[in-house]
Formats: sequence, structure tokens, C-alpha cells
Amino acid sequence: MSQAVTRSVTTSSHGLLASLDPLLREWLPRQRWFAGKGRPVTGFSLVAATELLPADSKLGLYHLLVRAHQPLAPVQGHVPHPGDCYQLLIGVREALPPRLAPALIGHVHEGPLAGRTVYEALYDPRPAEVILEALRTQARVGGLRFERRDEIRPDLVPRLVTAEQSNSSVVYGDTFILKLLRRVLPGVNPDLELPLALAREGCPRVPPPTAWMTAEATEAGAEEPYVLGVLQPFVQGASDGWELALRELAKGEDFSAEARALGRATAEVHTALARALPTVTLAHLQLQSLVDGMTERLEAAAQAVPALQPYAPALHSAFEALADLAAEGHTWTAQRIHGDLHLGQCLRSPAGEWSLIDFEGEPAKPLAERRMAQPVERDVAGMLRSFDYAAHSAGGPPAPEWAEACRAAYCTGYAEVSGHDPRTDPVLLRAYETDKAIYEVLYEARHRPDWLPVPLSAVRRLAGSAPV
Ligand SMILES: Nc1ncnc2c1ncn2[C@@H]1O[C@H](COP(=O)(O)OP(=O)(O)O)[C@@H](O)[C@H]1O
Ligand SMILES: O=P(O)(O)O[C@H]1O[C@H](CO)[C@@H](O[C@H]2O[C@H](CO)[C@@H](O)[C@H](O)[C@H]2O)[C@H](O)[C@H]1O
Repeated sequence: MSQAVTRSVTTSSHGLLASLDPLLREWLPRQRWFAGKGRPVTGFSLVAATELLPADSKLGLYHLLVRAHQPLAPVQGHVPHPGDCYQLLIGVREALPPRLAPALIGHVHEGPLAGRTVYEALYDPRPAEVILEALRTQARVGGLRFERRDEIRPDLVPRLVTAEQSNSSVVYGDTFILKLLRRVLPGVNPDLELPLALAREGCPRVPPPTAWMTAEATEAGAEEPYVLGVLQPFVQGASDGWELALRELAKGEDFSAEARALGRATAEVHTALARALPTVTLAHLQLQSLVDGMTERLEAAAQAVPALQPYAPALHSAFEALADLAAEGHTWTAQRIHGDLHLGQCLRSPAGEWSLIDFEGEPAKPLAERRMAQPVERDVAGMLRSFDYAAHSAGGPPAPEWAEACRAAYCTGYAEVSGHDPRTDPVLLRAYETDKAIYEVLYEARHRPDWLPVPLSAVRRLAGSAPV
């Protein structure tokens, strides 16, 4: 199958993009993983194009990195944002068989692919096999580079994961799962960096990367490769922490034993990361900039979501208390953390072992910010918020005692492994929990307005008003 991987396109790739342009303008904004929702796409530029299966054969396959131009893109400093770069796998056929109908991008009318049909190739087993084969054989095709740490068995059958995701994943024979990043950036990506560091430490709580793919940077100013995807062992029969928590809640069951195991798992990951990568001390100046960030996020969220405004002064006090401690000379240790931890990022195997996944951090933030050392309390606060979310989302009346028991058990488990009980730093923990609840208010207002009452009830609690 390795002969399938053919050549890199150097000529006519701009003609290729021009012919796809009208189809992509319509298709791309409809994708769950498209990050620029609500702003029109006015055009594209090609960052890289690689032909993985000859386009003039029965089934062609292009790997494209395409920058989507959106003129109202946010302004960062004074530099206009160039638009996000997306990874696309485009299949090319004469016509689509009915099973591939959901994958349709459109029919091409002009240019090198005129008369043919293009589609999202990950729905199609053959293109998905080509990617696995390239990883297995450590192929280099044009600017694409496929690398691996461990052996990969040939001929594993692929299936696309259809769950709502920020990226796209393919499971191969229930043995591996490949996550293809959609919005890609040049530079070290924590979704590969941290699991690799944890694998080197022998930490069993995170599936170790088996293989990964990158693309050479081709644009001016971008020197480091783009990380495009990571293959890791698939945890068979796993349930995620969110599903499990809701299931137990629905049965009226306590979840604190699992919460304690999750606290232990988080601490195992944190202690391994602290061994693997540098830790730093945060003193007054660094704390002030952390508090400034929290304050800015609160102000922006209160502007966007008026329901937050009555609580803003009380929420500010959580951040001021942290700034006061720093001004008194208190210091904190910071290290690499998960960065976006919640119950949905925790997988439990049928044997009861927990794994943490998805170390990408908050995808909307720049890589440099996502890779900064931070206090572990930030991850802890994410999990504490998640237990509260579950207690308010299970369908029945809110179950605050259930959440409280989980929150306490989680911290106990964390302390058992790390020797540090996050509750011993209540000011920092409260500031992070407040910051996360504010983030969630904004997230829900934008994406799931029906869920807004969930973080708002936490906002009321954190602001010192009567809990609901
Ligand atoms: N190693 C794994 N084993 C089993 N399932 C996994 C594994 N990694 C991810 N998944 C499943 O794939 C989903 C998406 O993975 P994730 O890394 O969170 O992607 P995204 O960043 O797109 O949300 C997870 O919610 C989980 O159900
Ligand atoms: O898709 P991501 O994992 O990057 O996270 C985003 O979506 C999450 C929802 O899917 C959102 O999480 C919030 O809702 C969860 C329940 O659906 C809950 O467990 C989390 O605690 C809560 O924050 C997350 O905030 C958002 O970044």
C-alpha cells in the first residue's frame, strides 16, 4: 500500500485551489471544527498541497493546508489576523457512492478537477488507510512527514469517529485512534509535546503517542513545522467521565470513589509533567499579569453576557484577594498542566483505569500561551467545575451534595498522590474556579444558550449569593 503515497504538488496547485474555492466557501463554515463561525469567508490561500493518491485515478486524494480569509477576523495588537489555517483531506471521485453522501463537498466545474466530485476523504476507508500506511512506513511526501515511535500493524480497518469534536478522529481496528487537528499552527503543539513527555516518564495515565504527522512550514515567518495529527493506542470499551457521572447521578449513585481515582490520576499526570518539564516560581509580577488576564476576561464576558453584570464586583474580589496575597510576598509554583481539563477529557477503561486525553489546551489561545507553566490549581478547578456541571445537568433537580462529595474526594485523591491538597490554597483555587465559570458563561452563551443557567448558578455561588 505504500506505493499509494505518490507525489507532492508543486505545479497547478493554485489552479486546484481556485477550482475548489466556491465549494469550500460554502462547505467549510458548516463544519463543527471551523473556528471562525459567524464571519464570512471571502477567499483562501494555499499553504501547502500534497497529492497522496493521483487525482486522475479512480480515487484521488489531496492533503491541503488552506488559510481561510475572514476580513473581520479579530485584530491582535495592531497586526490584522491572517486568517486560520485548516487541514483538509480532499477525496476526488467521478461520483460518490451513496454511503459517502454525507461527505460531499461538491462538484467541480472548472480547473484541473473539472467534472469530478470532491468530498471529505476521512469518511472513506481507503484514504484513511493511506494515512495509516504513511505513518507505518514513516513516509515523507512533499512537505509532509510521518514519524512513529512504535510498531503499527498493517491492514487495520478504519472508521471515522462521528462525535461532535473540535478536530477529527479515525479509529483503526479498535487498536489506534488518529486525531487529525483541523485548525493548525506552526510550532510545538502540546497535544503531542505533553503525551510524548509523559511517555518518556513512563506515566501510564495518558495514551502514549505511537506516531504523528507534521508539515514543513512554507509561509514567511513560520519556521517550525505544523503538527497535523497524532496516533495513539485506542482505549477499547472506554466511557468518558462525563457520561459515567451523568449515569451515576441518574441512578442516584454516589460518584466519589471515581472522583477520588480521578484526583489520583490527575496528580500522577501533574507529578510526571513536573519531572519532565521545567517548573517556575510565580512571584508578584507574574501573579499580577495572571490576575490582569482574569480581570480582562471577566470584563469582556460581562460585556457580552449581561446576566453576568450584577455579579461582576463580587467576582472581582476573588481576583483581588489573589493579587493581595502576591503583594504580601506569597509565591506559587507553576508547571506544565493539561490546560483544559474536565470530565469529558477523562476516559475510564472497562478495568476501571482512568486516562486523561486531549492536551491541546484551549484551542482558541495562541500556542505560546497554551505552553506556559501554570499552577496545577487551574486543572483542579476545571475538574471541580465539571462535577458541579454534572450535578446541574443530569435532568433531575440540582444535586449540590453529590457535587460537593465528588469535589472533596477528588482533592483527597489528588493529595494522596502528590502530597499537595489543592484545598490548602483556597484563594488561588477560588480565583481559578471563578475564571473558569466566567469562561463557561461565555462559552454557553455562544454555543449552548440552554446551558447558560449551569455556569450562572456557579457564578452566584462564587459571588457569595445564595446557591440555587
Ligand atoms: N486514546 C483514546 N481511546 C479511546 N477513545 C479516545 C481516545 N482518545 C480520544 N478518544 C475519543 O475521541 C474523542 C475526541 O478526542 P479529543 O482528543 O478530545 O478530540 P477533540 O480535541 O477533537 O475534542 C474523545 O472524547 C474520546 O471519546
Ligand atoms: O470541546 P472542549 O473539550 O475543548 O471544551 C469545550 O466544550 C466543553 C463542552 O463540551 C465545555 O465544557 C463544559 O461543559 C462540560 C459538559 O458538557 C463540562 O463537563 C465542563 O466542566 C464544562 O466546562 C468546555 O468548557 C469548552 O471549552
